[in-house]
Amino acid sequence: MTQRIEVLADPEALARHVADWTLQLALSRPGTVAIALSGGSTPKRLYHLLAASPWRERMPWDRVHLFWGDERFVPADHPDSNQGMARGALIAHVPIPPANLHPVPVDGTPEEAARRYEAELRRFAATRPGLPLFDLQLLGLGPDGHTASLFPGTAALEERAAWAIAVIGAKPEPRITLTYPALENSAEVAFLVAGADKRAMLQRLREGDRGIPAGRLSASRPVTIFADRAAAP
Ligand SMILES: O=C1O[C@H](COP(=O)(O)O)[C@@H](O)[C@H](O)[C@H]1O
Repeated sequence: MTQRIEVLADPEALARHVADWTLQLALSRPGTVAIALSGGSTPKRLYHLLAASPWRERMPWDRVHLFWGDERFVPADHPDSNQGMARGALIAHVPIPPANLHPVPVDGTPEEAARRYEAELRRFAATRPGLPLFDLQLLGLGPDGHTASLFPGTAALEERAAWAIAVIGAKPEPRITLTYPALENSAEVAFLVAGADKRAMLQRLREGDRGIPAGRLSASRPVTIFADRAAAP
C-alpha cells in the first residue's frame, strides 16, 4: 500500500479538514458518489460537520450513496450501532434520499445478513460499470490494529472471494465487515486516526506492517492517512 499522511493539530482540525476534502471529492464526481462510512468514535465529529453549514448546503446529497465498512450486529437504535451513530450525527440532518442509504442488515443470522449486504453491494456495483465499488472508503484504526471489523487473528483476514463476511468471537457482539477485496475496490481510501492511544499502531501502519489488519490493505491507489498530532508517529 502506498500512503500519504496529513497531520492536523487536533481532532477538530482533523474533522474540518476531512469534511473539506470529502466535499471536494464529492463535487469532483460527475455521477453517483458512493461513500462507505466507518464507525466507532473518531468519525463522529466529521459526520456532524457534514450535516452543518457550509458542508450541508454544498454536498450533492441527491447523488451521494452511503454504505458502511462494518457494522456491529445490534439494532440500529442500539448505542453501539455504526448505522445509528451515522443517522444521529449526519443522515437525520441532510436531504439524502432514503433510497441512497445502504445499511448493513442486522436481522436474521449474521452470516445471512452478510450475504444480503454483499448482494446489495453487487447490485449497486452493476449500476456503475467501469467504476470502483466506492468513490471513498473511510476507515478507522483500532488500538489493536483492526480496521473496519477486520480483527487480528480472524479468518476474515484471509477472505478473498466474499465482499462481506460475519465475524464472530472477536468482540462480544457479532460483526459484519467488508473484506479486503471490497475495501480495496475504492477510488480513494482514507484512514482517520486521532489520539495518543493510536500512535503505536499508526507507526506500524506507516511502516507497512502486515502483522496488523490495517497494514494488510493493498489498495491500488495511494491511501491517505489523516491523523491528529497526538496520533502522528
Ligand atoms: O469497532 C470499530 O472500530 C474502528 C475504530 O474505531 P475508533 O473509534 O477507534 O476510531 C472503526 O473504524 C470501526 O468502524 C468500528 O466498528
